[in-house]
Amino acid sequence: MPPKKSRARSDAVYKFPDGFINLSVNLNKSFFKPQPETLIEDQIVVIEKFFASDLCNELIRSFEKQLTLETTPIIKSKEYAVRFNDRCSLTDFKSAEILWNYLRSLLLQQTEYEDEEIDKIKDNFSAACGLNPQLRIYRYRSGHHFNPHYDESVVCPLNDKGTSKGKTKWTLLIYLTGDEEFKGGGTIFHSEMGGTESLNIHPGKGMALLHKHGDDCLLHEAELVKSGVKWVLRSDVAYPL
Ligand SMILES: O=C(O)CCC(=O)C(=O)O
Ligand SMILES: [Fe+2]
Repeated sequence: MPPKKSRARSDAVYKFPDGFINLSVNLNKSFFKPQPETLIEDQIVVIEKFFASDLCNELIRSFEKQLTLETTPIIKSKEYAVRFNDRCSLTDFKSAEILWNYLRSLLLQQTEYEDEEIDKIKDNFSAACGLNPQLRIYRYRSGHHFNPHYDESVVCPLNDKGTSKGKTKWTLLIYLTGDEEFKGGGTIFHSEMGGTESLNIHPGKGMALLHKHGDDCLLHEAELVKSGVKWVLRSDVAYPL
């Protein structure tokens, strides 16, 4: 039987650049430690400059060189959010672990002073056990968007032997472009009260955003990109079953 044709998957071949593999090593050598900040308590946490600009550019170059991104069609169905962008999915346990170790050390970092906000973030993430190894790469070009939707919680394997599993509770988005690199393209969170208030987050380059998903997910969308290119690396934070 011929091998199954995979859709925009490049599991075996893609190799993350050294700057990514050495994230934690480089953090230990650096004076600069990116700081988590709460935008909505128990719902949205951001970390500015989570990835340095050079790493973002290195990642984008390597994605462009090594991956085939598939343009998703607009799905006109009640079941699916209407999404239109270029995407690719990789299952990579080792890279998910590298990214988790780095993210975890920033979320749970020691502070010299007492801070309720930081303590709340620690409460939310101290029990987490890893990242979903399904890493998704999105490229939104001009006209691309992702209509309002909720992200689901899923059960995912945490090692390649399948002996450890986790349940995802937070979405992780890392914006590899930001600031002036694209117009439009904010991640918009809508108020649950049915009100008109919404929060439009235009990311800084390299920013990470965590938002709670599953039953507690806020309705959110990716605003249409008007110009430039928005690149995102996505995973999910998993907890013991
Ligand atoms: O690209 C964005 O700004 C949002 C992406 C998103 O909502 C998702 O991956 O579920
Ligand atoms: Fe989403």
